[in-house]
Amino acid sequence: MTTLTRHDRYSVLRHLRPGRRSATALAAAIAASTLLPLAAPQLTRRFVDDAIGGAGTHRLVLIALGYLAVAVAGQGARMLTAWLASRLAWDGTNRLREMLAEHALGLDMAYHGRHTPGEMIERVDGDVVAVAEFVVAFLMDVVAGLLLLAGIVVVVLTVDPRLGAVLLAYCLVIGYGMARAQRLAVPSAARSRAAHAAMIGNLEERLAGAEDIRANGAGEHAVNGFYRAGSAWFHADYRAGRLGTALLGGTTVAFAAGTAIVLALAAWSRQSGTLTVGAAVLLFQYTLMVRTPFERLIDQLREYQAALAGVARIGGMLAERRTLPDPADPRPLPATGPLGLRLDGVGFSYADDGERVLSDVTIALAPGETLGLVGRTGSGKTTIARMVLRLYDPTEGTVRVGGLDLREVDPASARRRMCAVTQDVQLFAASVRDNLTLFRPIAGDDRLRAVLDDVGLGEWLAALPGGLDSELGGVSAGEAQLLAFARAFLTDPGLVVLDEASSRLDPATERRVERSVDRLLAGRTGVLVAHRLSSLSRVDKIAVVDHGRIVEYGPREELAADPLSRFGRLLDVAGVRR
Ligand SMILES: Nc1ncnc2c1ncn2[C@@H]1O[C@H](COP(=O)(O)OP(=O)(O)OP(=O)(O)O)[C@@H](O)[C@H]1O
Repeated sequence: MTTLTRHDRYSVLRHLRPGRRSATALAAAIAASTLLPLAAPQLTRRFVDDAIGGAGTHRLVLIALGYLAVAVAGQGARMLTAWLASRLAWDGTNRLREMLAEHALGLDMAYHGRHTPGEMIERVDGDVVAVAEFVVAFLMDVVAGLLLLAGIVVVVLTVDPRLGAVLLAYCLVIGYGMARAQRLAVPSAARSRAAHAAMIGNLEERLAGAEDIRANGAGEHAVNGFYRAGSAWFHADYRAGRLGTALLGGTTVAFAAGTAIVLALAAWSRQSGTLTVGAAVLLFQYTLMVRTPFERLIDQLREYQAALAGVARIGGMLAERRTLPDPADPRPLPATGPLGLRLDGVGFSYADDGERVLSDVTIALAPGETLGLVGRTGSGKTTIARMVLRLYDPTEGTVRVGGLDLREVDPASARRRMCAVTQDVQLFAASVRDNLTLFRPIAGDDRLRAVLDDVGLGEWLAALPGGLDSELGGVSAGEAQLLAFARAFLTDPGLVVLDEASSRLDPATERRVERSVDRLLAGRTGVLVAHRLSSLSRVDKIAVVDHGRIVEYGPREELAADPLSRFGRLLDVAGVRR
């Protein structure tokens, strides 16, 4: 895991910083929610002393009403603080989430290859929420709690300096003791959580493999394993629970002892005449008030560790940099017409010290020419396609499109003029229109209908009750392919990379797909990663890839006619007419 510098931590927390006005409002609300509860015991003291001194009912009722007003206002201030703090956290969370999502989407394919979507969702959602929740709790419990404790000590010091000093000492001892106890409880609670996670993991795995387990008669063993995991969790949880109860008991006794000490001292001062009954009640109330902020503070001490870990993980993701640098002087691709393609001595490996996946790949396509890439699975065809789309930069050699080194090409222009149709078409739970335009306002409805007609989805669209507005439901693999072609037609690219779907389609859909491929490649430069040799009849050139090298390259017709060519033999083996 990345170690987090203060700068990294700042770069995460800076996004949670509120505006000046919200910060002022929040500070005022925190101050009010601290000061108002402090005032309540003063009113009790006045009430008791006045009652003992024989004050009239009118005065006592007034004090009681004052007490009520302070209590209501105090609760109101606390609610306002909670509301302001959570609004602040939501604003900050949304900013942070937005920035993280944008950052993650902009990172290289190499990063996405190393990290699962689940992991990224956990960063962008789980960790961000944990950090934001901690910020709210920090403001509500830590800042407000410390202020309240300080306020109580200061007020008691002014009422009776000796009692104030005792209360201060008592707070310090309790604080230290609770922090120590917390340190004991945290590992034990963590062990219990880990045991629970292990049990769930065990269960998940066994359920996922239920068919194999049953078929092989391993049920008894699986149940035994589950029993052991459950029992480990029970013991860990029992120990954690016992420790928790002991700590709670200890804390309660400590607080009771503190209250007793303060009461005894107050009684003694009362007897020596230095304290009124009202002041003794006031001290008693303040002593009781100490407990809640302490408990909340200690809780936050535990959350602090988790939040810090969240900040570290978010910081680690933010520290990831793109390895595909934006060009210093971006140049646009030719705006219209097919684009020539040239790979010169391209070498590549996915990891810095990893195995070479491509070596010395050299290919040249004139504008409008098409190339079929063939080769065994894992030979490097898809990787070549990725080079052409600049999803990765080559480790050696250059890739040129439209005469320009791809590293110098303006990325926006590359996205406009080049397009990819991949094997796994990503469809969204959205309208047909949004699925075609990918949520961009790039074409009117008439054009969308025309394009769907072109790829042979006209009838399919006509059968949808809501037309282009229909939510995309279950579509077949063939329809998904055709929708992907329609997307490609919409942008009218000059270079198309087509990673042919290997899934089997019914003959009618297959013909529709093939017709669309022909139309898509007509008048465009194309690279076809072919999984079916029959698809190659439409391409001009063939490159046979083996272990990352081009082992045969030339015009398709020449290679097909050559009795000794690898391509020719592949066709023979597959039973495809040369
Ligand atoms: N994202 C990745 N990270 C690391 N290695 C990868 C990655 N993608 C592919 N490889 C490796 O690179 C090599 C070439 O893979 P590639 O996908 O280019 O082959 P392919 O010819 O397209 O295979 P297929 O026909 O199965 O799609 C393989 O050894 C593969 O394991």
